[in-house]
Order: sequence, then structure tokens, then C-alpha cells
Amino acid sequence: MDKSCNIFLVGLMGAGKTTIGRLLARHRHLEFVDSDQEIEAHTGVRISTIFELEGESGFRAREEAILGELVQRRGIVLATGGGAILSPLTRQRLRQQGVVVYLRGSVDQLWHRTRHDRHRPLLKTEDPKARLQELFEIRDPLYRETAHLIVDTAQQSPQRLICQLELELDAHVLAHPSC
Ligand SMILES: Nc1ncnc2c1ncn2[C@@H]1O[C@H](COP(=O)(O)OP(=O)(O)OP(=O)(O)O)[C@@H](O)[C@H]1O
Ligand SMILES: O=C(O)C1=C[C@@H](O)[C@@H](O)[C@H](O)C1
Ligand SMILES: [Mg+2]
Repeated sequence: MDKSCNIFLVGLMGAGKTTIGRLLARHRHLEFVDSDQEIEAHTGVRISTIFELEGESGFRAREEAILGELVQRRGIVLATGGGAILSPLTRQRLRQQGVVVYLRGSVDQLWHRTRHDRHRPLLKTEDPKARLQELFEIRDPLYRETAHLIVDTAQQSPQRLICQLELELDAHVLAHPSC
């Protein structure tokens, strides 16, 4: 594996970007970075607090700026925030600076994984499962458009996903101009 290559994980809340990203980085001897965690470390507050103080648009501006810096690094596995791909500039930067993997789960599965977590501001609604469905419909085309590789996470354990990624990633890494 070329140490200069970046791998960027995109997908909805609960898709497993943080979980899979951490494991994949360990397997490939790369550094793991999570854009949500970077934003929290930089601001010193939780993402839900940024949403409360600055609204979603304030958060998106911070997210775009921090991702602009992170994609310049080399040899990282980056778990992006679920809505990072809403920015056309970020979509372009991700595709240019690394291999983009879309972790694609079903809404039922994503809901099952996120329903007990109260820290996701976009799911603080009366019917969070319907909201997740809505987000899936809006974003699935954007994740697809951004990704070089789409991995179906349905019924797959993290270990199986890592095996599948290890089988499929190298061809994309070899073909990517930045690697
Ligand atoms: N393939 C998988 N099989 C079973 N459970 C999983 C799998 N991937 C993730 N999980 C579990 O689902 C939950 C959400 O995963 P994770 O936090 O990695 O998602 P995420 O994509 O980073 O979400 P967010 O966008 O909110 O940060 C965690 O409890 C994790 O253990
Ligand atoms: O799907 C989203 O828009 C979000 C996902 C999380 O990763 C965080 O970036 C934040 O809660 C927003
Ligand atoms: Mg995460």
C-alpha cells in the first residue's frame, strides 16, 4: 500500500465510517482521522452545541473549511461527517485527493444503529426514522456521485467489511492520480 494515498469514507449517520475507518487504518498502517472529532477538538464544544449556536449553515462552513485542510494530508483514512458531501467543493476535493468509499447501509439498519444516540442534531425531531429516510433519499445520489467505490454494509460485520475493502481497494488506489 502506497503510504501517500488517502482513503475517505462517506455515508450516512450509523454507516460505520468511524468504526470501519479506525479498523482500516490499523490494517493499512495509516493514520485515522475523523472530521467530526477534529471539529470538536478545534472548537472545544460538541457538534450539537455548534448546531445550537450557529445553526446547520454555521456548522457546514466549519466542516467545509476543516475538510479543505484535512484532504491536503497524505496517508490518512478519513471518516467524514455524514453531511460533508452536501458541499460541491468538498465533493470535488474528496475525489481529487483520495479514494472515496461510500459505506451504504439500509435505512432500517442505520436507524437500528443510531436510535439510542442523542448526540445527532439532525435526528432531534418528532420522527427521527422518517428524517433518516429523507436524508437517505437526498444524499444517496451525492454519496454515489462522490465515491470511487460503493460497499454495501448490510448484514456485514466490521471484520467482513475490512476483508472486502482489502480485496477491492488496491485497484482503486493504483488508478488514482493522487496515490
Ligand atoms: N458493520 C457493522 N456491523 C455492526 N455494527 C456496526 C457496523 N458498523 C458500525 N456499527 C455500529 O453502529 C454504530 C454507529 O457506527 P459509527 O459511529 O461507526 O457510524 P458513523 O458512520 O461514524 O456515524 P456518524 O456519521 O454519526 O459519525 C456503532 O455503535 C457501531 O459499533
Ligand atoms: O448527517 C449529518 O448531517 C451529520 C452527521 C454527523 O457525522 C455530524 O457531522 C453532524 O451531526 C451532521
Ligand atoms: Mg462517525
